[in-house]
Amino acid sequence: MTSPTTTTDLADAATPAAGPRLACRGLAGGRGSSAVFRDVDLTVGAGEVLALLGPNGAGKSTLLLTLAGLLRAHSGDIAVDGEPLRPGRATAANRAGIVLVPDNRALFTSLTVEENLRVAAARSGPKPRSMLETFPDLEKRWRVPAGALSGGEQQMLALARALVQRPRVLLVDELSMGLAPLIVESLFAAISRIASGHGCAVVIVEQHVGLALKAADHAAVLNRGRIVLRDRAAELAAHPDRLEGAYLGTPPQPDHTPEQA
Ligand SMILES: Nc1ncnc2c1ncn2[C@@H]1O[C@H](COP(=O)(O)OP(=O)(O)OP(=O)(O)O)[C@@H](O)[C@H]1O
Repeated sequence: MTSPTTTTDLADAATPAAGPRLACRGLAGGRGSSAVFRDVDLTVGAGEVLALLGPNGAGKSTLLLTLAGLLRAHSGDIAVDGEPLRPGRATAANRAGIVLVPDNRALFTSLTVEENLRVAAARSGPKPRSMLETFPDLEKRWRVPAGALSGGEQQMLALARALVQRPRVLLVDELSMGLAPLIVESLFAAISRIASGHGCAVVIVEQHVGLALKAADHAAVLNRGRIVLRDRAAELAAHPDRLEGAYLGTPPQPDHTPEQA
């Protein structure tokens, strides 16, 4: 058996820069030449979780794909620990430490849990079995093909597969899609542990607003391709009227100036 790896081993060896771990400024992007989002400024620190919220079709997934280099930004900059990324290069983004868990999880369904993790593991990164510290439920499914796992187990595996790549920035699209509420709660708890224990900046796109705000430090609402509200998650959880206004496209009140997330 491989020797267990501690959470400290999993944390990125590189000391986080004084600035944000992930930053984008004036980012605009879309599908091909058609614009989906614009003027997006976001920062996420090491160990922080940002919930990216908003109505269907607002552009959240497109923004994540752009941050991951899978779509080319139309304009603006993305930086990890202050290092600018070359636009539209998924390999460069991944090398810089950006890892995306897409909404379809994109697992190799005929490979076992162990094999999915082995295929993804970074050479100098954590060992696949060390993922059992964060996701102990995967132990009994270790040699089961990913396609035979429950939805919750598949999402755990998708997160574990991201973690063996030693992310500095973890992007998670629709964590809760198709999952039972209890499982979703445990996955959100895992997200909080991942951010604090592994020191990565986490961005989660989520429809389950209440749970997302509980797990997040900050939240931003994207509506029709623009960030219309940004504040501490606890502040927004305490003022659902502000969130409703942002979803409906109502302009923020003067005493509710968005705080930089
Ligand atoms: N593969 C695609 N090709 C072309 N346009 C797309 C594609 N996927 C999404 N779009 C369009 O891009 C816009 C933004 O979609 P996106 O999926 O980013 O929004 P979203 O906020 O993630 O919404 P949802 O929560 O419904 O996934 C929408 O107008 C959508 O129709």
